[in-house]
Amino acid sequence: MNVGILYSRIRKDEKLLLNELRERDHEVEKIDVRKQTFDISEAPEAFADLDIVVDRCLATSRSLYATQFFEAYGIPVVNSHETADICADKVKNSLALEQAGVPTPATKVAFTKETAMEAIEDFGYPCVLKPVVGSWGRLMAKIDSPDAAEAILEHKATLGHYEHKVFYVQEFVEKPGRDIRVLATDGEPIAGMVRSSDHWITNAAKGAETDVFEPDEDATELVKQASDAVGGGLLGIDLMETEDGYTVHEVNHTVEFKALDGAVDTDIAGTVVDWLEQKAADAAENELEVSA
Ligand SMILES: Nc1ncnc2c1ncn2[C@@H]1O[C@H](COP(=O)(O)OP(=O)(O)OP(=O)(O)O)[C@@H](O)[C@H]1O
Repeated sequence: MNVGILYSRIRKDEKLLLNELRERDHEVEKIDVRKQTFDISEAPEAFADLDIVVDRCLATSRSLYATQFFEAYGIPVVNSHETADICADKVKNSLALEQAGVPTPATKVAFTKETAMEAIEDFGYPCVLKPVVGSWGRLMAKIDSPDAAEAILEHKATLGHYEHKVFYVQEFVEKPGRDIRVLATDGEPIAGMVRSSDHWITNAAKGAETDVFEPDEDATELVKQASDAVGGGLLGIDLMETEDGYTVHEVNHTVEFKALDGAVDTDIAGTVVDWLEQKAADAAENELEVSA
């Protein structure tokens, strides 16, 4: 197959994918979004022979637009624009999980300092304030007191980018010093890891220790439901353990898997490429049916 890799920087994750694709003799077109223009009426000639495109853009805005263009050109793209759109925004992510009946932390959204303060007081202390767009645990705040809440809200309202004027407030989940990341393709777990840290933010980007996590029946079922809730794709589903079972706090698109690759024995790139081959074959079959 002929695979387009949409990127702005080749990280270890993309290298793993590229190596696997080339080892299987697939043709790979590396598409640097920074060097590309996208015409609203027709696809650039360079895209003509692509069977499938994998979106690995680092910047969310590029991901969101580029996936839309490929869909408009009729070229299959993973993840889909719908999935990227939901996963890129914590509000949409939480709404999708809640609507699908997936257990997810209680969350409120407010648009002013005053109403955000009301939401915080409703949850009580501690609670969590997160930017609606962002990853790697950046700019997240655990709020321990009304004074801290007031200071953070003031800073965000005064100094923040407009995205920080949407206040995303969440209950603090008393997890056992760790959270869980499961990598899955269309809800099928490939591998999982627990990420442990003394810090309340336990994701790997903050330097947490990682260990293998074998999804049990409950986790496997929730991963499937959470994936379906956002439209499926190659996803990183994040769960926390609570006294009442798992809660899914987020589903990530353009997911990084290098930390996972080091933590488990599974051939991650191989499994992802198996899935891509299947996706490309399904898309080709659909196209044949439509043109028949
Ligand atoms: N409501 C919460 N209660 C307790 N801990 C939380 C809560 N939300 C997040 N955390 C902790 O903070 C970490 C980062 O949270 P979250 O995934 O929402 O942020 P992120 O910036 O999107 O990170 P990533 O890029 O890894 O997905 C989680 O892995 C978890 O350890």
